[in-house]
Amino acid sequence: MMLGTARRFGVSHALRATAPRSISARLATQLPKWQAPSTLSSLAATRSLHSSFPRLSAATAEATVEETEPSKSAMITEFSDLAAENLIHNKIIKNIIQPDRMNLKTMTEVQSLTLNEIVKGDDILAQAKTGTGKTLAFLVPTLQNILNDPSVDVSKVGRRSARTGPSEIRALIISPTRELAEQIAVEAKKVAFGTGLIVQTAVGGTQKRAGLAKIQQEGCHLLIGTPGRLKDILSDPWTGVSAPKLNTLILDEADRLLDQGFAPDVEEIQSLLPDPTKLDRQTLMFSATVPREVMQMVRQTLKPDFKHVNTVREDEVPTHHRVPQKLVYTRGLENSLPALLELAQNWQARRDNGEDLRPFKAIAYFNSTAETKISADAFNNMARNSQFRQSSMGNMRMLEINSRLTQALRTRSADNFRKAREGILFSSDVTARGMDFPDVTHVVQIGVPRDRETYIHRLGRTARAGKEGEGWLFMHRAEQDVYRKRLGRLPLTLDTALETADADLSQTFSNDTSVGKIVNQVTEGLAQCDGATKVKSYMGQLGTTTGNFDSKREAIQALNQMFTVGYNMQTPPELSPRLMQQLGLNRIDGVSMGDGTRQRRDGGFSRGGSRGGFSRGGDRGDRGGFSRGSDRSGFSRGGERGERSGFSRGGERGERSGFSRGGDRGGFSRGGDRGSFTRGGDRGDRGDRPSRPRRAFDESFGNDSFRF
Ligand SMILES: Nc1ncnc2c1ncn2[C@@H]1O[C@H](COP(=O)(O)OP(=O)(O)OP(=O)(O)O)[C@@H](O)[C@H]1O
Repeated sequence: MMLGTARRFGVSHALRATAPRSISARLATQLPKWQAPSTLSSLAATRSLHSSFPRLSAATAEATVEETEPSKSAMITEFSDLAAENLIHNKIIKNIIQPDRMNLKTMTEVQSLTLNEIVKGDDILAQAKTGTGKTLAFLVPTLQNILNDPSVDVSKVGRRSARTGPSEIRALIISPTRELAEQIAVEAKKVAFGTGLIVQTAVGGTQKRAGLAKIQQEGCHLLIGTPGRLKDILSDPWTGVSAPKLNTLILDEADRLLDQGFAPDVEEIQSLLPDPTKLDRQTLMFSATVPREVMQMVRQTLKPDFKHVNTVREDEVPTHHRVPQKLVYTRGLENSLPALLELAQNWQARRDNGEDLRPFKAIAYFNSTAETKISADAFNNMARNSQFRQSSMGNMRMLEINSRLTQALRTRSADNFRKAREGILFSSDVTARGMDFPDVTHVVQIGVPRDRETYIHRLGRTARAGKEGEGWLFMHRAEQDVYRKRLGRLPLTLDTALETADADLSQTFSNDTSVGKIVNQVTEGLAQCDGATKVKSYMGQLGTTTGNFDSKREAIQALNQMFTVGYNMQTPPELSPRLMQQLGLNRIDGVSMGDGTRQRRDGGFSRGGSRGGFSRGGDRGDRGGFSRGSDRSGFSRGGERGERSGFSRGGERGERSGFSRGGDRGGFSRGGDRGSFTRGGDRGDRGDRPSRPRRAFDESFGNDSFRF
């Protein structure tokens, strides 16, 4: 019997390995090379929190902090040594280390510090920086624990006569987003290859029946899913999928799953699992961020003696020191896209000049889905231009991902971006957590994100597994207050090198200057976007912008300017009286009240040739430039759509869905300054069964809140 088996399914504590108290010095020499030096010092602060609070305790005081006495596996840093220690099955180790398989050698800090504890069966809260291998940290010991379970018969696998049933689930992993659940499953299948263990997924947006049939036919030991779909299938007796033998529950991105958006679903899933007083259950929580607000929920969910493995020192910023983080002020909201293009072009130009840089591969994060879409559309339009194609930007893929795309399109975008050598992924917070896209060189956040955690997780899409990366935040000066409140202590430095960020875009630009070229390209790209997309983008940004800006008047002015100057439209959309009231815009200059009839009547309020869009750029005037874009967009179309899915509806429904946006703590806000409705931006798994008010709200404003 393997040591692990004895630990979890028998004499666990007698075999507990011990280690010298001063671990930092020893570990320092054995740390994986790719870990940042900062983690060396953080080891000294690795702690074990033994909460004295009983389960379901409402107490909020801090748990006692003790020096960690890492157990034997904490001393092991090479995966291959786990076999010698008889901790992990040979097949699993081979899958991890073989060059033709995962090809990994050295364990990361979080992997090495949690492995033995998990094999022993302890409850764990593990906090480690983004991209430091948390997925394998919970997968490897969890799969090992299933193998250790004497009641699991892997020899049944594949034999028709004695199939593993759908009720053989031993471990359940909950992920806040579909893409992340799928990604974890891919990793789990790699680790479990050849062991006989069966890994299945249950994620929203996919065909429920097909997924169920697969689980029923093939059986399942480890199920990975999103909250809504898991709740659906576990609560429906007709699915035949249950988990009466479940031993392990894992919450990946735990803080997200425990916040108000997801917590009810997660609680309900737990209520569908075996009673933990009758069947012992281990619960594992992993995340790069564990804000104080969720600690109470953590304590309520984990056993009182849970271990807190924290590789991020308390006085340390939980972002990687090797990621330069730059702050760029934009003159107007309309300057962000030119600044993004300039950033990409500058980088590619440096590569052309022989600098040893990886190809530009960026994720641009937006606070609203509609903005994601218009930006992706504009860049795709640009990328079709022959000049662009022949430039150093020519091979870039321009991809979009947000919850309003079908799951098939989302998956395709994610796959394409994974494979892309260079490109930009225009993303909502669907990809902000956990997604492991290789070789992302830049993360660009447009507008101050809704909270610090979101900033950290988005930034964490770059500089993963020891690689380099850069973080950029483009923000309007009027967001300064909210920036200070949410991100004030993060190490961003001001960067003024991007000329287009500060250019006055109401001017006409000649293509003779580099700024002019960039601005004209973006203008051309936007000109080809249809009017409905522009209105939706305006509406989608209303909530966050009025919430983020120091004053609502400034926010409306900035949005109107973006609409007229950036999108070359004539008059900003009308807002319904109710929406105005909800946003606190009643006495604000520049807001036009109405029901959208003007948009419908005018059949599109493009400013047409007045500013000239790309015809102004000169090289494409022959195509009719802007006017063509405008005609095509048929603002009548925009008007209709606006009416159907835009603001008027938003105005009606917003109030029902926590759109007390104007206030600081509207709706699902978690904290003082976080009240924006984009709060649930990476909310997963609602797509298949949305609650009506939330969905209506979301559709109205083009946000990813509460969707997936
Ligand atoms: N021991 C290791 N050595 C080298 N690379 C590793 C190791 N473990 C994991 N990785 C790789 O590091 C990358 C990041 O891992 P993972 O996605 O698990 O990070 P994470 O800590 O979960 O990040 P996030 O907080 O963003 O979810 C992956 O590409 C993974 O394959």
